[in-house]
Amino acid sequence: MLELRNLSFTIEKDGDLIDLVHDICLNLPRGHFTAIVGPSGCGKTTLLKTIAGLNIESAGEIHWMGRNSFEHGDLMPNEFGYVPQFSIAYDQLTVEESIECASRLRVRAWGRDARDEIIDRALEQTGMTDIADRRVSVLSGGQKRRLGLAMELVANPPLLLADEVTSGLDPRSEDEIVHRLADLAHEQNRTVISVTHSLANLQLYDSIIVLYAGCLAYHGPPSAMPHYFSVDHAEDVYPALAKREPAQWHASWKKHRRFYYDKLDLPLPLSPALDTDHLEASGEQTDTAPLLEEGDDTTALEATDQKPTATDEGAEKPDTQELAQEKQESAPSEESDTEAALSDTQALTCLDEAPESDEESEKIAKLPGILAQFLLVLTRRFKIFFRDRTTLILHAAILIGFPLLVALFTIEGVEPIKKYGESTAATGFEQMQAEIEVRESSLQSGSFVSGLIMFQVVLLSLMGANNSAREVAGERDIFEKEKLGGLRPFSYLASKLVFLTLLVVAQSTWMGVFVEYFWPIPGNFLSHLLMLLMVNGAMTAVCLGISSMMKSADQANLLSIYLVGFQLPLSGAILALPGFLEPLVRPFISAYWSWSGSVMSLNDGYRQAVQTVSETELSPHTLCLIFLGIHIAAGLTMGILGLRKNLWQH
Ligand SMILES: Nc1ncnc2c1ncn2[C@@H]1O[C@H](COP(=O)(O)OP(=O)(O)OP(=O)(O)O)[C@@H](O)[C@H]1O
Repeated sequence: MLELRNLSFTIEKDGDLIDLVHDICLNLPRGHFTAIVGPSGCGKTTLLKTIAGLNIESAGEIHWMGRNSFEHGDLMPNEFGYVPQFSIAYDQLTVEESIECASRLRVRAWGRDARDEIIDRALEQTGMTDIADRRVSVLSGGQKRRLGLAMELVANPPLLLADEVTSGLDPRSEDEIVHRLADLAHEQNRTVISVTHSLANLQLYDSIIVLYAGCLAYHGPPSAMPHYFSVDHAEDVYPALAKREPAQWHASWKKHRRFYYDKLDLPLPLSPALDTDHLEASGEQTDTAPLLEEGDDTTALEATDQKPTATDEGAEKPDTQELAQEKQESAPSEESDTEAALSDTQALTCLDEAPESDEESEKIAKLPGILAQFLLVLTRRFKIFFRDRTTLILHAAILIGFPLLVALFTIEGVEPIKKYGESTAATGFEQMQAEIEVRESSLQSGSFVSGLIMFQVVLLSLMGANNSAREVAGERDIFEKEKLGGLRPFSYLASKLVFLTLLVVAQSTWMGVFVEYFWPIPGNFLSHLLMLLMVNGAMTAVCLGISSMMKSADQANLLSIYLVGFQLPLSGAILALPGFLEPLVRPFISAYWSWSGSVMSLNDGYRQAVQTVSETELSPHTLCLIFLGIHIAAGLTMGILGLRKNLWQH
């Protein structure tokens, strides 16, 4: 049983507290299929998110299988499935691959057969077997919603929350999805809550929850709903709602709900907000017995067999037998369905014991370990990378183009450098002559060497930003959904690190080696290469941190571009910074530390030539490494903090 007791979610707006969900009390048994309906903006999604534990500041109690989630923690990832409004699959994967990924992220299974069994069942339950090989990018809206459903069903959750899975669908697709949801509830003893705008197919639901401005206006059988609102058809309920204040509907529902709960064959929800002394005095049990509230005149109503309406007492004679029969027909047999719930999936997969509950203990699928999740996300990342042609071409163009650009600049500037280098090999008069020539061009050489190194550094910084600015922000919705389903942020971050490290190593090494071919660096090549790796790594890590912190990919991109844009002017390599600014800014400029460290790797003569043209002081090689290391660590810290944040957007 899912029980909501005085559930509220309040936000502060312009100094006022606003209840987006207000004091909701309701009970939903296993095997029950319910719809949440109500005008746009009335809090349907907010209620669903609050049940899922996404609105952590909520008040009241959620009891699931007798366990109070506010005392014992939120529902566990595999205890419920949440199908959001947005697509939770990657366009580059196929339907089957998406379901397999979801299954590997959420369920431990021994052997290929067990895994195939889970995938095949999810495909079958959602009617997607025939399009298993199809890419997500070409699926229709309805197919994407069914895929979202399939990706939740892999964990065989006893509670399924579906947010507008029928919106925007044609009547036939809508009808099909609602039937499937009903089957998932009735045939497998699941509690299914579906938020919907549509008032079609209401007869397929066991009960309807009507919300109005965050208040519960009705929860009862679909056939009794028009009567309760004193209208002829379900479609007329929304206009009727507007005729009274939400608080009036709330009070009215509290007054009459027992009658409708009886029709649903459900106990009234407990209400911890009420005074228990009063209950004890009235002889009612305070633990499990349905609670009579002030104003509840259900005894009288039952005696007269009257079905109360919200507008009240002049109710027509109700057809309670019809309601009772409906319920009997649609209600699942508890025992047989419990057995059905222990389906093959559970027999084949590892099961976790949910915390002891008063009602019953539930077997739920066990989450895979951190390493298994890491390997899955990493493999998936590479698959997506190699299938995304546009990104692949962009990366290849940058990888080849940027070093080529640097190499082009070496053609003209390399001569004075050569002379400078040759001067150390010559002897006697020739040496003197060469040195005079080189000294004459030392200014030119210094600026060339400094410029060439800074050019490499800035281009690698740009590559770093390009590597990671969208890496998390671009798929945040999917990550948030997978986090809700049990993906550990650490596994996700680790997969990003491995993927991005490979990019950084490939880009930096290729840049260093390619340019070295045209202009062998006069100094320690490996030390220079290390600086190139570190600056690319630092910028990649910092932009990954930004990407994890930002709500949208555009924000992350913009901030990363600004960050790279400021590297060159604030490095001091072109123009020295004003004295007061230097100590404030320098610690944060990766390009300065990489440039300075690379210049320190040069032979003495070249280093001096750079010092001649630059007023900016160089720092020791080791200090440069330390600062770049700190930048990488800071980026990763931002990354883990950002991933832990709840950035659920919808
Ligand atoms: N975290 C939040 N902070 C501020 N306002 C919020 C928050 N979450 C929801 N809202 C607001 O609460 C109201 C209810 O939103 P919700 O998405 O639950 O409505 P809904 O009934 O699902 O609407 P629709 O049918 O249009 O999808 C809206 O006005 C929305 O802007």
